[in-house]
Amino acid sequence: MPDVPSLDQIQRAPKVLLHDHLDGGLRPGTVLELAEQTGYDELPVSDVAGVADWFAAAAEAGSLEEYLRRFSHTVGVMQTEDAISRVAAECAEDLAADGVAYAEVRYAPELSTQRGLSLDAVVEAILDGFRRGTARAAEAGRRIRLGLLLCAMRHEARATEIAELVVRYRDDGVVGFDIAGPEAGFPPTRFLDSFEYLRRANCHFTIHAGEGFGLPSIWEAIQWCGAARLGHGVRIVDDIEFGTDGTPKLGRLAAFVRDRRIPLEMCPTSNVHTGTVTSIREHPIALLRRLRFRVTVNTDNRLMSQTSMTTEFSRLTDEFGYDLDDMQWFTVNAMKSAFIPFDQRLALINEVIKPGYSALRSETVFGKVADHQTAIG
Ligand SMILES: O=c1[nH]cnc2c1ncn2[C@H]1C[C@H](O)[C@@H](CO)O1
Ligand SMILES: [Zn+2]
Repeated sequence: MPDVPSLDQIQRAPKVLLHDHLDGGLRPGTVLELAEQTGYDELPVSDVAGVADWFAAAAEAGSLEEYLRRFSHTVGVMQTEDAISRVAAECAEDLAADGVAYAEVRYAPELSTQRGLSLDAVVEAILDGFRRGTARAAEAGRRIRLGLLLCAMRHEARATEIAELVVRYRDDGVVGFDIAGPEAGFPPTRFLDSFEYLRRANCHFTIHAGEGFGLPSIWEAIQWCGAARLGHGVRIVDDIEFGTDGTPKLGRLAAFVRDRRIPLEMCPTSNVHTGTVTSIREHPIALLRRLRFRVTVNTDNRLMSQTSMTTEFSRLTDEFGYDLDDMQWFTVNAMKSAFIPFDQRLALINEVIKPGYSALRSETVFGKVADHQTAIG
Protein backbone atom coordinates (compact mmCIF):
# COMPACT_ATOMS: atom_id res chain seq x y z
CA MET A 1 0.00 0.00 0.00
CA PRO A 2 1.68 3.27 -1.07
CA ASP A 3 2.04 6.09 1.44
CA VAL A 4 -0.39 8.67 0.13
CA PRO A 5 0.97 12.04 1.25
CA SER A 6 -1.24 14.37 3.25
CA LEU A 7 -2.15 17.79 1.83
CA ASP A 8 0.27 19.35 4.28
CA GLN A 9 3.09 17.09 3.11
CA ILE A 10 2.31 17.85 -0.54
CA GLN A 11 2.48 21.54 0.27
CA ARG A 12 5.79 21.21 2.10
CA ALA A 13 7.39 18.90 -0.49
CA PRO A 14 9.87 20.71 -2.76
CA LYS A 15 8.23 21.17 -6.16
CA VAL A 16 9.48 22.29 -9.55
CA LEU A 17 7.27 24.24 -11.93
CA LEU A 18 8.15 24.64 -15.61
CA HIS A 19 4.89 25.97 -17.04
CA ASP A 20 3.15 28.91 -15.37
CA HIS A 21 1.94 32.11 -17.06
CA LEU A 22 2.66 35.38 -15.26
CA ASP A 23 -0.61 36.91 -16.51
CA GLY A 24 -2.49 33.77 -15.48
CA GLY A 25 -1.49 33.93 -11.83
CA LEU A 26 -2.42 37.34 -10.42
CA ARG A 27 -4.00 37.58 -6.98
CA PRO A 28 -7.66 38.67 -7.39
CA GLY A 29 -7.10 41.58 -4.99
CA THR A 30 -4.12 42.73 -7.03
CA VAL A 31 -6.17 42.77 -10.23
CA LEU A 32 -8.63 45.13 -8.53
CA GLU A 33 -6.01 47.39 -6.97
CA LEU A 34 -3.97 47.67 -10.15
CA ALA A 35 -7.09 48.44 -12.18
CA GLU A 36 -7.77 51.34 -9.84
CA GLN A 37 -4.16 52.55 -9.69
CA THR A 38 -3.57 52.39 -13.43
CA GLY A 39 -6.99 53.68 -14.48
CA TYR A 40 -8.03 50.45 -16.19
CA ASP A 41 -11.83 50.67 -16.31
CA GLU A 42 -12.85 47.57 -18.23
CA LEU A 43 -13.02 45.04 -15.41
CA PRO A 44 -16.43 43.36 -15.52
CA VAL A 45 -16.64 43.17 -11.67
CA SER A 46 -15.68 45.43 -8.81
CA ASP A 47 -15.03 43.33 -5.67
CA VAL A 48 -12.43 40.71 -4.82
CA ALA A 49 -14.83 37.78 -4.63
CA GLY A 50 -16.38 38.86 -7.92
CA VAL A 51 -12.97 39.03 -9.59
CA ALA A 52 -12.00 35.57 -8.35
CA ASP A 53 -15.32 34.10 -9.53
CA TRP A 54 -15.22 35.86 -12.87
CA PHE A 55 -11.77 34.45 -13.70
CA ALA A 56 -12.71 31.05 -12.31
CA ALA A 57 -15.52 30.90 -14.85
CA ALA A 58 -12.68 30.01 -17.26
CA ALA A 59 -13.25 26.55 -15.83
CA GLU A 60 -16.32 26.34 -18.03
CA ALA A 61 -14.52 27.61 -21.13
CA GLY A 62 -14.46 24.25 -22.89
CA SER A 63 -12.09 25.42 -25.62
CA LEU A 64 -8.64 26.97 -25.62
CA GLU A 65 -9.86 30.03 -27.52
CA GLU A 66 -12.65 30.71 -25.00
CA TYR A 67 -10.27 30.11 -22.07
CA LEU A 68 -7.80 32.65 -23.47
CA ARG A 69 -10.42 35.43 -23.57
CA ARG A 70 -10.06 35.96 -19.80
CA PHE A 71 -6.49 37.21 -20.17
CA SER A 72 -7.42 40.57 -21.68
CA HIS A 73 -8.19 41.85 -18.15
CA THR A 74 -5.03 40.61 -16.43
CA VAL A 75 -2.99 41.98 -19.30
CA GLY A 76 -5.07 45.15 -19.08
CA VAL A 77 -3.72 45.92 -15.60
CA MET A 78 -0.12 45.00 -16.51
CA GLN A 79 0.72 48.10 -18.56
CA THR A 80 3.08 50.00 -16.23
CA GLU A 81 6.49 48.98 -14.90
CA ASP A 82 5.33 49.18 -11.28
CA ALA A 83 2.28 47.03 -11.96
CA ILE A 84 4.29 44.39 -13.81
CA SER A 85 6.98 44.34 -11.15
CA ARG A 86 4.37 43.93 -8.41
CA VAL A 87 2.73 41.03 -10.24
CA ALA A 88 6.12 39.35 -10.69
CA ALA A 89 7.10 39.86 -7.04
CA GLU A 90 3.80 38.42 -5.79
CA CYS A 91 4.18 35.52 -8.18
CA ALA A 92 7.56 34.67 -6.61
CA GLU A 93 6.12 34.93 -3.10
CA ASP A 94 3.02 32.86 -3.90
CA LEU A 95 5.02 30.09 -5.54
CA ALA A 96 7.48 30.02 -2.65
CA ALA A 97 4.60 29.80 -0.16
CA ASP A 98 3.30 26.84 -2.17
CA GLY A 99 6.58 24.98 -1.66
CA VAL A 100 7.99 25.58 -5.14
CA ALA A 101 11.79 25.46 -5.07
CA TYR A 102 12.39 26.29 -8.72
CA ALA A 103 10.04 27.80 -11.30
CA GLU A 104 10.15 28.94 -14.88
CA VAL A 105 7.43 31.55 -15.30
CA ARG A 106 6.48 32.77 -18.77
CA TYR A 107 5.00 35.91 -20.24
CA ALA A 108 4.59 37.59 -23.63
CA PRO A 109 6.15 41.08 -23.26
CA GLU A 110 4.35 42.30 -26.39
CA LEU A 111 1.10 42.16 -24.39
CA SER A 112 2.30 44.92 -22.05
CA THR A 113 3.10 47.51 -24.72
CA GLN A 114 -0.46 48.93 -25.03
CA ARG A 115 0.51 52.16 -23.25
CA GLY A 116 3.92 52.59 -24.80
CA LEU A 117 6.26 50.46 -22.66
CA SER A 118 9.17 49.02 -24.63
CA LEU A 119 9.72 45.25 -24.72
CA ASP A 120 12.96 45.74 -22.78
CA ALA A 121 11.18 47.73 -20.07
CA VAL A 122 8.64 44.93 -19.64
CA VAL A 123 11.34 42.29 -19.25
CA GLU A 124 13.28 44.43 -16.79
CA ALA A 125 10.17 45.07 -14.70
CA ILE A 126 9.50 41.33 -14.47
CA LEU A 127 13.09 40.53 -13.52
CA ASP A 128 13.02 43.29 -10.93
CA GLY A 129 9.81 41.84 -9.47
CA PHE A 130 11.31 38.36 -9.35
CA ARG A 131 14.33 39.69 -7.46
CA ARG A 132 12.15 41.53 -4.92
CA GLY A 133 9.73 38.63 -4.50
CA THR A 134 12.51 36.10 -4.10
CA ALA A 135 14.15 38.29 -1.44
CA ARG A 136 10.85 38.70 0.44
CA ALA A 137 10.28 34.94 0.31
CA ALA A 138 13.79 34.37 1.67
CA GLU A 139 13.06 36.74 4.55
CA ALA A 140 10.02 34.59 5.32
CA GLY A 141 12.28 31.51 5.34
CA ARG A 142 11.35 30.17 1.89
CA ARG A 143 13.95 29.68 -0.80
CA ILE A 144 12.86 29.87 -4.40
CA ARG A 145 14.74 30.36 -7.65
CA LEU A 146 12.97 31.73 -10.72
CA GLY A 147 13.74 31.83 -14.44
CA LEU A 148 11.79 33.79 -17.03
CA LEU A 149 10.59 32.42 -20.37
CA LEU A 150 9.57 34.94 -23.01
CA CYS A 151 6.60 34.00 -25.21
CA ALA A 152 5.67 35.30 -28.62
CA MET A 153 1.93 35.26 -29.33
CA ARG A 154 1.12 32.86 -32.17
CA HIS A 155 -1.54 35.07 -33.77
CA GLU A 156 0.78 38.10 -33.84
CA ALA A 157 4.01 38.60 -35.74
CA ARG A 158 6.63 39.68 -33.20
CA ALA A 159 8.47 36.39 -32.70
CA THR A 160 11.73 37.67 -34.20
CA GLU A 161 11.86 40.61 -31.77
CA ILE A 162 11.02 38.36 -28.84
CA ALA A 163 13.66 35.81 -29.83
CA GLU A 164 16.22 38.63 -29.95
CA LEU A 165 15.04 39.77 -26.53
CA VAL A 166 15.72 36.28 -25.17
CA VAL A 167 19.29 36.45 -26.43
CA ARG A 168 19.73 39.97 -25.03
CA TYR A 169 18.58 39.00 -21.50
CA ARG A 170 19.96 35.45 -21.37
CA ASP A 171 22.52 36.38 -18.69
CA ASP A 172 20.04 38.31 -16.56
CA GLY A 173 17.41 35.71 -15.75
CA VAL A 174 15.70 34.95 -19.08
CA VAL A 175 16.17 31.23 -19.61
CA GLY A 176 14.21 30.50 -22.78
CA PHE A 177 11.50 31.13 -25.37
CA ASP A 178 8.00 29.81 -26.15
CA ILE A 179 5.03 30.51 -28.39
CA ALA A 180 1.60 30.82 -26.76
CA GLY A 181 -1.99 31.67 -27.70
CA PRO A 182 -4.41 29.89 -30.03
CA GLU A 183 -2.85 26.76 -31.49
CA ALA A 184 -5.29 25.79 -34.28
CA GLY A 185 -4.46 27.76 -37.42
CA PHE A 186 -1.09 28.97 -36.06
CA PRO A 187 1.36 26.09 -36.50
CA PRO A 188 4.86 26.24 -34.98
CA THR A 189 6.51 26.41 -38.42
CA ARG A 190 5.01 29.88 -38.81
CA PHE A 191 7.94 30.95 -36.61
CA LEU A 192 10.58 28.64 -38.04
CA ASP A 193 13.05 31.46 -38.67
CA SER A 194 12.89 32.49 -34.99
CA PHE A 195 13.47 28.94 -33.81
CA GLU A 196 16.40 28.53 -36.21
CA TYR A 197 17.87 31.82 -34.97
CA LEU A 198 17.57 30.66 -31.34
CA ARG A 199 19.15 27.31 -32.12
CA ARG A 200 22.11 28.99 -33.76
CA ALA A 201 22.41 31.19 -30.66
CA ASN A 202 22.41 28.09 -28.38
CA CYS A 203 19.18 29.20 -26.68
CA HIS A 204 16.57 26.94 -25.14
CA PHE A 205 12.92 26.89 -26.13
CA THR A 206 9.72 25.02 -25.46
CA ILE A 207 6.59 25.15 -27.62
CA HIS A 208 2.91 24.96 -26.61
CA ALA A 209 1.80 22.02 -28.75
CA GLY A 210 -0.71 19.18 -28.59
CA GLU A 211 -3.24 21.13 -26.52
CA GLY A 212 -5.67 22.96 -28.85
CA PHE A 213 -4.45 20.95 -31.85
CA GLY A 214 -3.15 17.43 -32.32
CA LEU A 215 -0.21 15.41 -33.60
CA PRO A 216 0.77 17.63 -36.58
CA SER A 217 1.42 20.47 -34.15
CA ILE A 218 3.61 18.27 -31.93
CA TRP A 219 5.44 16.90 -34.96
CA GLU A 220 6.21 20.38 -36.29
CA ALA A 221 7.30 21.60 -32.85
CA ILE A 222 9.81 18.79 -32.49
CA GLN A 223 10.90 17.78 -35.96
CA TRP A 224 10.81 21.13 -37.75
CA CYS A 225 11.42 23.65 -35.00
CA GLY A 226 13.55 21.58 -32.60
CA ALA A 227 11.61 22.22 -29.37
CA ALA A 228 13.46 20.97 -26.30
CA ARG A 229 10.18 20.53 -24.39
CA LEU A 230 6.45 20.44 -25.17
CA GLY A 231 3.98 22.78 -23.48
CA HIS A 232 1.19 20.30 -22.61
CA GLY A 233 1.86 17.74 -25.36
CA VAL A 234 -1.20 15.87 -24.08
CA ARG A 235 -2.35 14.75 -27.49
CA ILE A 236 0.74 12.63 -28.00
CA VAL A 237 -1.63 9.90 -26.77
CA ASP A 238 -3.31 10.04 -30.19
CA ASP A 239 -0.18 8.23 -31.37
CA ILE A 240 -0.54 5.37 -28.90
CA GLU A 241 -2.75 2.39 -29.75
CA PHE A 242 -3.76 -0.58 -27.68
CA GLY A 243 -3.70 -4.22 -28.79
CA THR A 244 -6.62 -6.51 -28.03
CA ASP A 245 -4.80 -7.63 -24.88
CA GLY A 246 -4.41 -4.00 -23.81
CA THR A 247 -0.72 -3.75 -24.69
CA PRO A 248 0.16 -0.17 -25.70
CA LYS A 249 1.88 0.31 -29.05
CA LEU A 250 3.66 3.60 -29.67
CA GLY A 251 3.56 5.23 -33.11
CA ARG A 252 6.77 6.71 -34.49
CA LEU A 253 6.24 10.22 -33.08
CA ALA A 254 5.27 9.00 -29.60
CA ALA A 255 8.25 6.66 -29.63
CA PHE A 256 10.54 9.53 -30.62
CA VAL A 257 9.22 11.74 -27.81
CA ARG A 258 9.77 8.98 -25.27
CA ASP A 259 13.11 7.77 -26.65
CA ARG A 260 14.56 11.28 -26.71
CA ARG A 261 13.21 11.98 -23.22
CA ILE A 262 11.37 15.09 -24.46
CA PRO A 263 9.73 16.64 -21.38
CA LEU A 264 5.96 17.04 -21.38
CA GLU A 265 4.86 20.10 -19.38
CA MET A 266 1.48 18.69 -18.36
CA CYS A 267 -1.13 20.95 -16.75
CA PRO A 268 -4.00 18.64 -15.74
CA THR A 269 -6.55 21.14 -14.41
CA SER A 270 -6.03 23.60 -17.23
CA ASN A 271 -6.50 20.78 -19.73
CA VAL A 272 -9.92 20.02 -18.25
CA HIS A 273 -10.86 23.71 -18.47
CA THR A 274 -9.81 24.08 -22.11
CA GLY A 275 -11.71 20.89 -23.02
CA THR A 276 -8.48 19.12 -24.01
CA VAL A 277 -9.45 16.26 -21.66
CA THR A 278 -12.78 15.49 -20.01
CA SER A 279 -11.60 15.06 -16.40
CA ILE A 280 -8.52 14.54 -14.24
CA ARG A 281 -9.42 10.85 -14.06
CA GLU A 282 -9.32 10.61 -17.86
CA HIS A 283 -6.11 12.64 -18.12
CA PRO A 284 -3.39 10.85 -20.14
CA ILE A 285 -0.82 11.76 -17.49
CA ALA A 286 -1.43 8.42 -15.74
CA LEU A 287 -0.79 6.41 -18.91
CA LEU A 288 2.21 8.51 -19.91
CA ARG A 289 3.71 8.19 -16.45
CA ARG A 290 3.21 4.42 -16.57
CA LEU A 291 4.92 4.29 -19.98
CA ARG A 292 7.80 6.35 -18.53
CA PHE A 293 7.53 9.39 -20.76
CA ARG A 294 9.32 12.33 -19.18
CA VAL A 295 6.19 13.78 -17.62
CA THR A 296 6.15 16.90 -15.43
CA VAL A 297 3.28 18.47 -13.45
CA ASN A 298 2.42 22.18 -13.83
CA THR A 299 -0.19 24.82 -13.07
CA ASP A 300 -0.48 26.81 -16.35
CA ASN A 301 -2.75 29.56 -14.95
CA ARG A 302 -3.27 29.66 -11.20
CA LEU A 303 -5.90 32.40 -11.30
CA MET A 304 -8.03 31.17 -14.20
CA SER A 305 -7.78 27.54 -13.21
CA GLN A 306 -7.94 28.18 -9.44
CA THR A 307 -4.97 25.98 -8.84
CA SER A 308 -1.47 25.68 -7.39
CA MET A 309 1.22 23.02 -7.50
CA THR A 310 -0.14 21.64 -4.24
CA THR A 311 -3.63 21.45 -5.74
CA GLU A 312 -2.40 19.75 -8.91
CA PHE A 313 -0.50 17.11 -6.96
CA SER A 314 -3.32 16.55 -4.52
CA ARG A 315 -5.77 16.00 -7.39
CA LEU A 316 -3.38 13.50 -8.96
CA THR A 317 -2.86 11.76 -5.63
CA ASP A 318 -6.62 11.51 -5.14
CA GLU A 319 -7.26 10.10 -8.62
CA PHE A 320 -4.23 7.87 -9.12
CA GLY A 321 -2.97 7.11 -5.61
CA TYR A 322 0.41 8.70 -6.24
CA ASP A 323 2.78 8.61 -3.30
CA LEU A 324 5.91 10.56 -2.32
CA ASP A 325 8.06 8.46 -4.65
CA ASP A 326 5.83 9.42 -7.58
CA MET A 327 5.93 13.06 -6.54
CA GLN A 328 9.70 12.96 -6.36
CA TRP A 329 9.83 11.27 -9.79
CA PHE A 330 7.74 14.08 -11.38
CA THR A 331 9.82 16.69 -9.57
CA VAL A 332 13.19 15.28 -10.57
CA ASN A 333 11.89 14.96 -14.16
CA ALA A 334 11.04 18.66 -14.10
CA MET A 335 14.35 19.69 -12.57
CA LYS A 336 16.28 17.65 -15.16
CA SER A 337 14.29 19.42 -17.88
CA ALA A 338 14.80 23.00 -16.66
CA PHE A 339 16.63 25.50 -18.84
CA ILE A 340 19.25 26.53 -16.27
CA PRO A 341 22.77 25.06 -16.49
CA PHE A 342 23.30 21.36 -15.76
CA ASP A 343 25.42 21.83 -12.65
CA GLN A 344 22.75 24.08 -11.10
CA ARG A 345 19.99 21.57 -11.88
CA LEU A 346 22.05 18.81 -10.32
CA ALA A 347 22.67 20.89 -7.21
CA LEU A 348 18.94 21.51 -6.78
CA ILE A 349 18.20 17.79 -7.21
CA ASN A 350 20.88 16.67 -4.74
CA GLU A 351 20.69 19.47 -2.21
CA VAL A 352 17.01 20.41 -2.18
CA ILE A 353 14.74 17.85 -3.84
CA LYS A 354 16.15 14.52 -2.69
CA PRO A 355 16.77 15.61 0.92
CA GLY A 356 13.31 17.22 1.01
CA TYR A 357 11.55 14.01 0.00
CA SER A 358 13.74 11.89 2.29
CA ALA A 359 12.74 14.06 5.22
CA LEU A 360 9.05 13.67 4.34
CA ARG A 361 9.42 9.90 3.96
CA SER A 362 11.08 9.53 7.34
CA GLU A 363 8.32 11.65 8.83
CA THR A 364 5.81 9.12 7.47
CA VAL A 365 7.85 6.17 8.77
CA PHE A 366 8.34 7.72 12.21
CA GLY A 367 4.71 8.80 12.19
CA LYS A 368 3.73 5.17 11.69
CA VAL A 369 6.10 3.96 14.38
CA ALA A 370 4.67 6.56 16.75
CA ASP A 371 1.08 5.50 15.88
CA HIS A 372 1.99 1.86 16.37
CA GLN A 373 3.56 2.53 19.77
CA THR A 374 0.49 4.47 20.81
CA ALA A 375 -1.68 1.55 19.69
CA ILE A 376 0.26 -1.06 21.65
CA GLY A 377 1.31 1.22 24.49
O1 LIG B 1 -2.63 26.88 -22.08
C1 LIG B 1 -2.35 27.83 -22.82
N1 LIG B 1 -2.19 27.63 -24.14
C2 LIG B 1 -1.85 28.62 -25.00
N2 LIG B 1 -1.70 29.89 -24.60
C3 LIG B 1 -1.88 30.14 -23.29
C4 LIG B 1 -2.21 29.17 -22.36
N3 LIG B 1 -2.35 29.75 -21.15
C5 LIG B 1 -2.08 31.05 -21.32
N4 LIG B 1 -1.84 31.30 -22.61
C6 LIG B 1 -1.55 32.58 -23.25
C7 LIG B 1 -2.40 33.69 -22.68
C8 LIG B 1 -1.43 34.66 -22.12
O2 LIG B 1 -1.84 36.00 -22.32
C9 LIG B 1 -0.16 34.35 -22.88
C10 LIG B 1 1.13 34.79 -22.25
O3 LIG B 1 1.27 34.37 -20.95
O4 LIG B 1 -0.22 32.95 -23.02
ZN1 LIG C 1 0.41 27.50 -21.11
